Amino acid sequence: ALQHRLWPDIDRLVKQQVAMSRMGIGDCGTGWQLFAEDGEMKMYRREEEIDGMVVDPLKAVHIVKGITGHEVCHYFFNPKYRYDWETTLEHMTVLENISDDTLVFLQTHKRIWPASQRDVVFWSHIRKLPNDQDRDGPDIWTVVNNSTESPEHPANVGKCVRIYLTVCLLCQTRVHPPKDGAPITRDDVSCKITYCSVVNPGGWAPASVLRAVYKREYPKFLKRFTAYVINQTKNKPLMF
Ligand SMILES: CCCc1ccc(-c2ccc(S(=O)(=O)CCO)cc2)cc1[C@H]1C[C@H]1c1ccccn1
Repeated sequence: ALQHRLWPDIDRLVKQQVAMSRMGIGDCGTGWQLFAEDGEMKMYRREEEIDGMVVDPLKAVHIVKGITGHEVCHYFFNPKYRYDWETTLEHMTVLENISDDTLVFLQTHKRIWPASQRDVVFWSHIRKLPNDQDRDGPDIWTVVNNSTESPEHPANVGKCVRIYLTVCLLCQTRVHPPKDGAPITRDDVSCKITYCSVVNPGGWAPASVLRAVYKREYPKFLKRFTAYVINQTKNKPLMF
């Protein structure tokens, strides 16, 4: 297929992010600090600052029963559902429909007092990957979001401070086949979700405020998003 202008960047970053996501917490060496836990959900962060700005990398691992990786990525990628689950979103625009698996978004997020309001421009790409660990296992699905430039929406022109982010959602479906060879139902599937994000807040914001916001918002976001997918899919046929 004809390659679009972002394809080389996207292909390189997707491969890099998937490799990193698949590394367990242990592999990344020390430095990961467990900061939130709720049932099967575990959230880790590393405290890192660039030019005095908090850019704490975040890695969350969650195992959710009754949904598949394709379903999780479908509801995360598709803009028509975003206002339903993204609580900090104030406005979202699709700037470009590059292909059916690649979009460019402009989002403004609700202001977090006393920091100024933020916006972000990013490409978003959804991809199915072969499950190279378990050949006849279900495919792995991923969505990678990465900041990009938009000549029509230059950074820091209006009231919003432009943030820069890289996000990777990686989903591995697990099927526990029923003994009696019955057809697979939602009770027989679960999804292991790895969510990695690095958000550069763009302009100065108090480290204590940002860390408090991340500590509050990230667990809320992942719990709310996964509950949304469970609710949206419960009466629908499984999407593998
Ligand atoms: C100063 C930074 C403000 C701020 C800007 C942006 C974001 C943010 C943007 C995008 C994505 S996503 O995973 O690509 C899903 C698509 O929306 C996640 C987070 C988060 C925060 C902060 C508000 C906090 C937050 C943290 C976690 C989840 C949601 N919001």
